[in-house]
Amino acid sequence: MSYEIVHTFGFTVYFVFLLFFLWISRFAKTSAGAGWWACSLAFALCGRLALFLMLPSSNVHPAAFIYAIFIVLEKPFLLTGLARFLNLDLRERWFWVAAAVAELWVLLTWMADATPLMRSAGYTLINACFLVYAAWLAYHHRHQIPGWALTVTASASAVLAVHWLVAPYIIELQPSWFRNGFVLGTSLVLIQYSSLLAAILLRFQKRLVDAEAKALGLAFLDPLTGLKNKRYMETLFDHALLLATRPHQVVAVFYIDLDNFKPINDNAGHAVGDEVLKTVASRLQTHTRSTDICARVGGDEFIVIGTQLENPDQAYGIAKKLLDQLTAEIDVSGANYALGASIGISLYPIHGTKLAELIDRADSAMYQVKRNGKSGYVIYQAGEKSANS
Ligand SMILES: Nc1nc2c(ncn2[C@@H]2O[C@H](COP(=O)(O)OP(=O)(O)OP(=O)(O)O)[C@@H](O)[C@H]2O)c(=O)[nH]1
Repeated sequence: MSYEIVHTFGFTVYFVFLLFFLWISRFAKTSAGAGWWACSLAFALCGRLALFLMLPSSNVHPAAFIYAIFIVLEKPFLLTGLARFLNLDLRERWFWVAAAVAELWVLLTWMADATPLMRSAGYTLINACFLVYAAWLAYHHRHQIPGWALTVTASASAVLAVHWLVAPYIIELQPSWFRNGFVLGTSLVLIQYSSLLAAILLRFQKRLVDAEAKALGLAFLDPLTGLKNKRYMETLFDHALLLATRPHQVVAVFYIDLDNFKPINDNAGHAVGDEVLKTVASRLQTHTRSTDICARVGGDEFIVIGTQLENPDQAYGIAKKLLDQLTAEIDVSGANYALGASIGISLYPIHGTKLAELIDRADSAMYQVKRNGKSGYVIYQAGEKSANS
């Protein structure tokens, strides 16, 4: 590829990347590093433009001087961006001190009319150190999302560091290599910034996916136990009815209120109470079918909806199984806790066709169990009154 094409392609892509980084820097929480990388790209762009515009009309020294001034400024911005992106607490002031030393070198060797090798040796060494450090940082933190992009950044930075170190000597020995070196350098810088852009976009994507999962969890699940919440249970119930289409098929609603849960909270503390509730939830889920619905509807109140039952008697079997599970001792940090459970049952379509109606009747049956001395189960009988009525 010709030198001019690489130049034109190079600074066009630099410019597009610069706009991307500037745009990303406007997104709160995802922008870490993006604004700094937009600045580093702006300096790299200016350096390359200076070389491209000045080389044909002036001799190589003024063009190389302006190029060096800009390209030295690129690196501290690049490193600061990386530190911010990786959320590292670094002594960033040393980046600027090193950059100031490199700029001083460029200025003094220019004023002293030093040889080209002497002029470049100082600042290319500092640039190479910057790049080795960037490579180490990116590689060391490659376990962060997104790992592969950081590994590519680390590799491109390491190869660029070698490029900066050896290029002045190769050019000294073989001046015609200047153009090849420029093409190689441009390609490596493009790989470096592409991987940084990929890193920032992949992290942005992860944030969106995580936020969506969290929002869905909050909307549909009980945060403590991970069971369905009441709203989600209602949606799933409509779906369960669609499946209960065979003749004689019933759907059972079990209203479960734990017995003697308050003393656990009062004596062992709220945290232990929470663990007990989580164990209850896990036992309910483990001992019901995957098509059944388990929801937490109050502090120590749960609803299980048994779907696709062949006959009402099956509901007794399920209630017994659940009661056995809930009355088995619960171990929290080596201490055992005993609970009871009062379970009221209502059946679709015998006791109602709407969920609210079925819950109300199961609740009445549950209070019947409480009134009869707790820890048991009973199916709703017409005429029973709920505790609220
Ligand atoms: N640890 C914990 N406790 C909760 C939570 N939500 C509600 N509670 C407590 O659960 C208890 C429920 O009260 P009750 O139903 O009267 O307790 P109980 O001892 O089971 O009473 P009976 O049903 O009459 O046997 C209250 O003390 C609430 O403070 C929670 O998320 N975590």
